[in-house]
Amino acid sequence: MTRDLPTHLSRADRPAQLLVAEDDQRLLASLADLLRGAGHTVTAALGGPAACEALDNQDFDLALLDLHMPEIDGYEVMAHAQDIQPHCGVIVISGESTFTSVSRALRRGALDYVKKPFAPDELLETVRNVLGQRSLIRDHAKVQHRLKKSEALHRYLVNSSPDIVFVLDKAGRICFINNKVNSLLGYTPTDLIGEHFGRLLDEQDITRGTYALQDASVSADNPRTLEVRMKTRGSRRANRHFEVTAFPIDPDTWPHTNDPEERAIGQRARIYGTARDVTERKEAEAFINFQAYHDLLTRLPNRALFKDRLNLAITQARRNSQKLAVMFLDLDRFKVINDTLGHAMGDRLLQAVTRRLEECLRRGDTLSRFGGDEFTLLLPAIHGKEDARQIANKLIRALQPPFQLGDHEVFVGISIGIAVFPDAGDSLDQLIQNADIAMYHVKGKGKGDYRFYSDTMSIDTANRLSLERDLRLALDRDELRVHYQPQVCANTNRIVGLEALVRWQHPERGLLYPPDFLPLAEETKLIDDLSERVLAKACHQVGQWIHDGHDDLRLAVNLSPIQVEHPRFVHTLMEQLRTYQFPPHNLEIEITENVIMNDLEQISQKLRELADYGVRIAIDDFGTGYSSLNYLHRLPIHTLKVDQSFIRGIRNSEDGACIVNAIVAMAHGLKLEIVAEGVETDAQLCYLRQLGCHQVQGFFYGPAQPAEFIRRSLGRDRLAQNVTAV
Ligand SMILES: Nc1nc2c(ncn2[C@@H]2O[C@@H]3COP(=O)(O)O[C@H]4[C@@H](O)[C@H](n5cnc6c(=O)[nH]c(N)nc65)O[C@@H]4COP(=O)(O)O[C@H]3[C@H]2O)c(=O)[nH]1
Repeated sequence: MTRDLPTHLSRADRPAQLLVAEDDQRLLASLADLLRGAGHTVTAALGGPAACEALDNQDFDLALLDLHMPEIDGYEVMAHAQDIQPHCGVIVISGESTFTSVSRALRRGALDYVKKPFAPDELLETVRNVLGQRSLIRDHAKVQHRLKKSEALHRYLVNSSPDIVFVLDKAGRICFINNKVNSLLGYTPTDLIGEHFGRLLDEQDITRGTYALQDASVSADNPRTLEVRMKTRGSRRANRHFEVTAFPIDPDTWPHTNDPEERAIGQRARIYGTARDVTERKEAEAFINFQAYHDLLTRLPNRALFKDRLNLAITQARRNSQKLAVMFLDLDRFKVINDTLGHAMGDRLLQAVTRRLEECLRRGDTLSRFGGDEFTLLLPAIHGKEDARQIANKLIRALQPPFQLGDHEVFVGISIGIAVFPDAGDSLDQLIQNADIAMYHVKGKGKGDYRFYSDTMSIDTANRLSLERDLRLALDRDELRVHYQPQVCANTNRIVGLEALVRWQHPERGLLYPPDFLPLAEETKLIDDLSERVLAKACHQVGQWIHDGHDDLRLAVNLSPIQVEHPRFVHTLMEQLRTYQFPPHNLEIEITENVIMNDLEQISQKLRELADYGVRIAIDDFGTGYSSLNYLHRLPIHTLKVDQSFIRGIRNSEDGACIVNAIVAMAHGLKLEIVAEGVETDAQLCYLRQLGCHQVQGFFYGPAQPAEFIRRSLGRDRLAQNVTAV
């Protein structure tokens, strides 16, 4: 069995271990003495068997063997020594000096040969030479061993490095690349050796990447660090991101090597580099970035990104003297759908709405989710209002078809406020705020429409805030008043109905009218409270007059779209009537066409319920909203209120009068009652009378007045013309 080399390698600086084998007892003793005298440690073996035994048990640096020994001769011992201790050198000593025996011994591995009789000095000299030679061989083996270990270690380190390690030549071709390129990009190193580094780069990074890694641009003072995308083999996986660091190589310092291939690399090598895979970090950064600037549900830009883009667009529009439009979009009825069908459905609806809206836009437009069911839209570089108007119409139309949410078919409309730069504001905040104000004016008027911002809509922000605070207080302090405008039968001049119109007795600003505070009440959701108070006061007041004998007196109340859309609208209204013991058939609710058209299904069901209780339904501002006359005979409608603008038309133009003719004729055909609003002149009254429109309301008979005033008027049997007293 061969003994291990390492023990042998560790024999530095100790006396050499010698084995002397000789079958002549005397000669053996004198040889041993001679060698010991020279400082060696000697084991004397008398004959071949003893020598083999010694070799089995002990390590030797050198064996001096007599060739001719009985039983086991020197050749056999030498063979055994080579078997078991190949590092142990052998010198043969023999009386034979023929060429054959010398060459045989040397061929079998003997390092030298000493002929008997020998001179002691000659023997010691030979031993010294052989030991010196052995020591050199040992040292060399040691160095080789260390080199091998170190090479293996470095190869292991390079190949198991988490980074791609590469060496490029002057022209940017790959001279070396480690195995990591396989697990990260799918190439084997042999695929790439000799290829230009640019082959690995993503098309978008080739110019930048190759420029940065050009031989001349990388120096010891200027190592390169850059981020590039690299292609994966085939197109199965997405390209990955790497942080590349490159250093120059001085070919003179390339390690000396006997391997011609490695030497050739050393001569060509100019750049050494590592490429660290930073894909995950990049993806995380991209996600965080996306999250910071987008709404995750709809994947639209969020408020921050919208503002950023708007800022840029304003700068550009200012520089090029162009216009731009900001739209504030608010979904109608979203809250009701969300509350009724749940948030998951609400989310799906928002996503579906987003898709439809996006289909209406150009590439440069920015649609963003501003929060909840609010969106903002930036239309940069428009020619004028007409462009914005077209888009607004397109958006409204896009949302008209129903949305299918699971088993539910839902309708959702949109109210749009538009602010055009620079007329409606020349700063980001102004434009957004004014578009918002314009949007609330749409909401106040029945939704599902668009409006451009105009200065008359604006109540400056501070003013708005204080007004909002005051409005909350007004509810607590009972500052709301209800005035009543008579609805008069033009034939008899008798009051047949009273329209309740809210007023606000503001402690400092005096008497405020609905346009001054109703949009704000809608915006701040105070409208529910406000309407409840108005209805309560009106039911209480008019209820008393009814009980006092005006049995047929009709109370007309305006309802805000928000109220009507509330799922418990019918229940709440009927509760109130019961509380004030107000007869339902004396109540007429006024709603606009837009409210109906926004959600025909839902609203018609509610109106039918109310009609079943006896409540009357009037369409306010008839003719000014969506005119899908279809709904008229499908819904339990009792009264059409002809809008004031048409009544004014009687005086101004024939067209206006024509519309009134048509409305009145249609109402007669459908057996609906008709009330003309805004009658101010005798001429208008005469015209309406002649048409057969007998119920009128307007300044001709007087504006809305406080209850006390109306009570006195009711007291008279017939109302004198023009009750605009006091
Ligand atoms: N130029 C002119 N105007 C006339 C004439 N006759 C009446 N008016 C005015 O026209 C409006 C008629 O009410 P509306 O169309 O329902 O329009 C109402 C209604 O939509 C809303 N509103 C009023 N009170 C309430 C309320 O209690 N609740 C709700 N939700 N809305 C209300 O505010 C709107 C405005 O109300 P008001 O400012 O009181 O204005 C009233 C009334 O004062 C006339 O001969 N000439």
